Parts: sequence; C-alpha cells; structure tokens
Amino acid sequence: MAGRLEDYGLIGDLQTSAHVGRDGAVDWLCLPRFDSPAVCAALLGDEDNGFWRIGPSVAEGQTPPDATRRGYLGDSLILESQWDTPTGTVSVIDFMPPREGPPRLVRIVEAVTGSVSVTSEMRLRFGYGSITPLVTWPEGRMHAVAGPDSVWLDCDGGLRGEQEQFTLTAGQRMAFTLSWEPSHAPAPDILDTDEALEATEKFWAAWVAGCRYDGRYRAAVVRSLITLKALTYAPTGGIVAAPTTSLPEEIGGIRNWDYRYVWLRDAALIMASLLRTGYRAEARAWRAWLVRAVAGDPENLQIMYGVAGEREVPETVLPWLTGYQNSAPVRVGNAAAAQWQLDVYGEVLEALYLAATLGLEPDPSTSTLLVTLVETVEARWHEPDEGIWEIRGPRKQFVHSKVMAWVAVDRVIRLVEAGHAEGPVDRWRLLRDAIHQDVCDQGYDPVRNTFTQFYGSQGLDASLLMIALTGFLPADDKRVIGTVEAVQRELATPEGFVRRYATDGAAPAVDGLPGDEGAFLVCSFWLTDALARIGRHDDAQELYERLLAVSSDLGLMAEEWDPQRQQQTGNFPQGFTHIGVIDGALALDALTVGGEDR
Ligand SMILES: OC[C@H]1O[C@H](O[C@H]2O[C@H](CO)[C@@H](O)[C@H](O)[C@H]2O)[C@H](O)[C@@H](O)[C@@H]1O
Repeated sequence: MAGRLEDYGLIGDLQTSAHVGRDGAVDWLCLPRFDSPAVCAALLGDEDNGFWRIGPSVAEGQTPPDATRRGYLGDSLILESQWDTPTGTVSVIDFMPPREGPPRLVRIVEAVTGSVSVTSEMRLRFGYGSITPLVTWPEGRMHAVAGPDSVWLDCDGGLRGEQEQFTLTAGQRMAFTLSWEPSHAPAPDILDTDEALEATEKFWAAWVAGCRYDGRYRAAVVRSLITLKALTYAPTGGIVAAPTTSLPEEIGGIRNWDYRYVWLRDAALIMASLLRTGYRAEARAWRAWLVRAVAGDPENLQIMYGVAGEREVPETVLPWLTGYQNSAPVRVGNAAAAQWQLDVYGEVLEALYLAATLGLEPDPSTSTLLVTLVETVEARWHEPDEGIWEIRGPRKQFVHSKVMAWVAVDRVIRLVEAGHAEGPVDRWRLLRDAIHQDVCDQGYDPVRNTFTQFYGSQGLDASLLMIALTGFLPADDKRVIGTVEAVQRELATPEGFVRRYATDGAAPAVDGLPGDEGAFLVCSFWLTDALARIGRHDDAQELYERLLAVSSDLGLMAEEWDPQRQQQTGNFPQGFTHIGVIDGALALDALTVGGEDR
C-alpha cells in the first residue's frame, strides 16, 4: 500500500511530474502531460499498477528500507535520497529536465562511502495501471510499448531485465534515464545525464534568482514558489491545481477528484502569488492562456479547462484501481467543469487587476475580455451557484460567491479609473453598490454578528474569510471581526486549523456528499491573514507557524490535514495550499512587522 503523502517527493519538468517515495519508488508518473494516463500508478493501487524503485538491495520478501535522509539540492526540484547501509552509503538523485524534446526521468545512483548492492526494479503499467506493455531489449535498451505509448529505459552499461542488481563502491555511479515517445516515433537519443543534471541545476538556480521575497519565511516561500512553478504547463502557460487525481479528502472516503486541470480560480490565485513575489513571465503566459482558452465563447466561460485549453474533461471512474489507502473510487476527468461558479469572475478579475497594477504590459484581448466578464456578472449575479467548493448538492445563494461578484465589478471599475480599461463605469458603480447592499442585507446575521454560508443559512463557511481579505468591508468593521471569530470558533479543528464548512460524517453536508473531511489548509492560511488584518498579530503568526509545521520534510503540502490521523490528505502537492504559504508570509510581513498592507 502507498505510504503517507508526506513520504512523497515531487520532481517535474514543467509538463508533467513524478512522485518519488521515501523508499525510492516512483509510484506516480503520467506521460507525457500532467493529465496523461499514468505509467506508474501504485500510488492509487499497488505495485501491479506500476512503479519503479531504486534503492539498496534487500532479500526476497523484505520491505525495501526508507531513505535515511533526503532533500532537494538547494532551491531546485532535484531530489536526493540517501541510505546508510551496513556496508556503506548510497545516494539516488532524481530529476526531470525541463524539456524541448521527449519527457525524461533521470535517476543517478552513486555510492558515497563503502560498497553497496543496489537494485532497480521497474514494473510499468500503461493506462493508469491497467495495461502490461510489450517489453523488449533492443541494443541494451529497454523498450516498453502498448497502444499509443512507448517508454525507453537506458542505463550506463546496458540493460538485461526489468530488475537490475549491481554493486557500487565509493565514487562509482550509474545513471538511468526513462524517456517517453509516441509509439510510432523512432527511439529517442541517449541523454547525457551529467549535462542534463547541470542544465537542470542552472535552470532552477536562475528561476529562483527572480524571487523578490526576502522576508522571515523565505525558505517556505521559495519551496512553495518552486512547487507552483512545477504545476505550470510550460508549452501553454496553463497551471494545474495539483499533479494528482483522487488522493482522498478523507482516507477511505469518496471525495476523490482529479486536479490535473486548469481551474480559473486556482490558476488566477497562483498567478497573483507569483506576481506578488516578482514573477512576471508566468503571469503573462497564463493571461495569454486565459484569452486563448475562452476565445470564441467568452460568455460561456468554463470554471476549468485542460492544460491546452480543452473544454471537455469528462469524469469517469477507473474501477481496477483500489484507490489511495483503499479510498475508492478513483476518478479521472472532473464533472465540476460544467458547473456555474460565480466567484471565478472575482478571482480572475482580481488577478488581471493585479497584473495591470504591477506593471504587466496591457493586452488588447484582455481589455475586451474584462468587459465580457463584468457583463456576465451583471446578468447573472442574482443566480444561485455551486460556489467555490464546487458542491454537488443543489445550488445556493452563497455569500462568498456574491462577495466575489462584488470584487469582480470593483476591480474592473478600478481598472477603468486607472486608465487600464474602458467601460460604462457609472453603471458598474451602481451594480457594485447593489451587490454590496444585497450581501449585507441577506448574507449577514445580526443576532450572531456573522456573515453566513448562504442567504438565510445558519451555517458558516471558511470562504467568508475573504470578506476580510478582499476589502469588501474594512477589517475593523464589527461584522468582519465577528465573522472571522465565528469561523475560527465554529469550524476549528483541534490544532486550530479550519474546515471549509461543517461535515458531520452522517448526513450529507451542503456539498451533497456523504463522509467527512479534515482541515482545509488554504482556508487555515486565510485565517492567519484575516487574524493579522483584524489586529490579532500574535495569533496570526502562531497559527501560520503551526501550519508550516505540518508540511512534509520537503516543504510540500496537500490540500487538507486530517487531525485524527495526523497526516496530510487530498491531492498533493496542491497549488491552493502553497498559495496560502506565500500569501500568508506576505501578509504577516506586511501586517505584523510594520510593513505596508499589500
Ligand atoms: O468538494 C467537492 C469538489 O472538490 C474538488 O474541488 C476542490 O478543488 C478545486 C481544485 O483545487 C478547487 O478549485 C475547489 O475550490 C475545491 O473545492 C473537485 O474538483 C470537485 O469536482 C468536487 O466537486
């Protein structure tokens, strides 16, 4: 069975990625894109669904040992795992070079001290673990082929089988390269792995040098930035929400979804975090991706697309996979693509506003898009929707959705006022006031002094923290303070993190789903920001640091934290959560050490 999520390291080439376990096993690898079928899917099943382990040899039937230590090489996405064994220490360096040509996964094994017997064991299963490819060994290379895919494996000294055992003495190294090609294409060139390692090191060093954040939490922020960069699909500028599917929100539960797509919400927030820390190129690329993705039908904006802007991402179940730690079903595709989520307009327009105010050069197609987006809000803001949490129950008049509709109109008005856009600003000002009034009249409970989950509801929702973060009301307004404190009080887990909304495990929650879930980590980071804004600086800092403490030893974070099991849950690593790390650090620096508000 797959290990804890915290046991996995992420490597990637800005088009896809791989999850490498602490035991040296690649248990998740989709080729050639993030959303392609996996060739290693043990993460969602067992070894018969595909894996590739390299580590110290063990006797038949024994469990391969976990690495004694591991870490990324500096500020890079190159992972090094080391095992101390009775006969010496061996290291495995794993990376995927950012690429022009075929996707490659490189694994360099080196004896550091002594003499160590090492085993490489590979079991490729195409089609998410369902297809055993035909394997041959032409000219010392391994070639696995089935249907449209072929995978090549090269190793210094040639290959004889899917399992190789060899002994290395101090200073000796052996490099393996896995490459993917369409099955009709010729064999790929053999990679110079030393050159590839050097180029990959240089790539990440140059990228991290562009970081403009130099505050108290630099290490966590830089790791989060690298993780967000790893979620970008370089050829198009799309940004996936996470590189995995169906890692469960609850172990054993059914809230298992495919995140290998570009959500406008998640990507807009990622773009904003990148912009705030000095990264313009990714923001420019995403803005261009957005314009292309919605072109031709901007009135019918989808809430998510494929990495190249595909509109169809049909949701299906893969019945042969038992699911991560037996959490079935495993789904690919995502039915939420067809939902109506009003808040998306706010997040996208906020990101475009930020892009303009932080100096990204104007783009005429974006100016036209702004007007279409605000006109859609004007026409539809009264309608109930599925909201930020993509509920699968009946639509509601979610307060967060209305607040984000207000943000959408407000940011376009500001763009017009600053000369970045044109439009009927007087009409939009009336619209902005009308939405504001509606939320204050229908979304606020004066008896409990809190905004509510939806109009007329008794429930709370962590997304209401956005009221403090977006400027919908001033942070010292008693309704804002009341809401932040109510969310903290009523949605808290024992660690003081927060859930998205109440799920009691018995009756279906507002989302229409059975089962429970843990603390939603990005919401918990929003709480740090909100606490800082309402003047509770010490509480904010303490909570922020407690959140960082549940990241993995590699600084990676999933979507949620299970307070009972004390482990991360949900897709991993998740962009949303890493946005929380970055934005939380910026807010704390700005609001608790006398800096300016962002
Ligand atoms: O909880 C039900 C929904 O869960 C997923 O949505 C979540 O992930 C999205 C991507 O990060 C995020 O944008 C959204 O706010 C989250 O609730 C899933 O993708 C949905 O299909 C599902 O209905």
